[in-house]
Amino acid sequence: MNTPTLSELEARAGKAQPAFGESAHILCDNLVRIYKTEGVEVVALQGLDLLIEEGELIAIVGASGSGKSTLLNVLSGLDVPTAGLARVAGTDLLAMSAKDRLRYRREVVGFIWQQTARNLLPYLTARENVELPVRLAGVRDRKAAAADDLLELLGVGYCADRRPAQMSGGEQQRVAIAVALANAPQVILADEPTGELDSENSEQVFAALRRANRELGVTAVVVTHDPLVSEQVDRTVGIRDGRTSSETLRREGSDGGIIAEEYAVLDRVGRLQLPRDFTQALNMERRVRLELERDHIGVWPDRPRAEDEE
Ligand SMILES: Nc1ncnc2c1ncn2[C@@H]1O[C@H](COP(=O)(O)OP(=O)(O)OP(=O)(O)O)[C@@H](O)[C@H]1O
Repeated sequence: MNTPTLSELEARAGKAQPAFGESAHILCDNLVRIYKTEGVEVVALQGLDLLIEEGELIAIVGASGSGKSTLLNVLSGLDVPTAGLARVAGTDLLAMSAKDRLRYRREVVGFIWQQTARNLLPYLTARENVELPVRLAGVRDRKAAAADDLLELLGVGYCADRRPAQMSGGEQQRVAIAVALANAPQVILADEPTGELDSENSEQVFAALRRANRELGVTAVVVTHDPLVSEQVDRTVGIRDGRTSSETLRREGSDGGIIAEEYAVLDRVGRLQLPRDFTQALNMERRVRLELERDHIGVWPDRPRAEDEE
């Protein structure tokens, strides 16, 4: 093996290394959010890493209290993380002035809440609700989608003249997606958008989100408990204890069926969380033995080598 010369090493060190997630549309790097209430600290995000590419549609799943809503609140600019890096469409979320934050929330991201009533103003029609964010932004030269076109795209064109009380929950959520898209955002964030709906309405709302993602190219992040939703996205990110713990990728197999594969997440410094049912099944505690093979790494319980070879 040739030992590199000093000048070769210098040249290598001088070459710019791509930064972590440089090309990602959404980047969370070691994100921490600590809440302090009455002297008690709750660590809602404990060093969360997440990369999302432009145009992706992903689901975020996790047990109650795992940090999903905290993450979405940070990405939507409603909340400021305690430490780490969060960047969405080139905007650094930890370094925004109040004015930047307002612009970010109006123009870069769109948001859909679980509670149907929170998304729409009750005294306005669907069309007026969709037109409102465009008026509030007051930007005339930027391309804002026409309200009727958006309602049509999401399958609720027939609701344009109805007020929220004259629509079903599913119709209201589809109008809410149109409101979120009105200022042509780069990213839409939805927190349990089908949480209050029956399965038929959920399906229609999710189909509308998918249509917005495919046809408008908007990046979409959906927090959900709904197995129907998480089974229909290309990637599901699992969050446990304020960290990303697993990813499920779905692709079409050669027979046309959908193949779902679950992966553990390897963080930037090479840490990996083994699923608890795996470690319990093999009585793995405290330390494990690793062996590098040609195309994989073996992980064994901590026992003397001779015992394995008997
Ligand atoms: N404003 C707050 N003040 C104090 N603690 C909070 C606050 N918001 C969230 N937490 C705590 O942070 C942790 C993560 O909460 P978060 O709402 O992000 O979880 P979640 O995964 O969205 O849960 P759910 O599925 O029940 O909505 C929880 O322990 C929660 O009690």
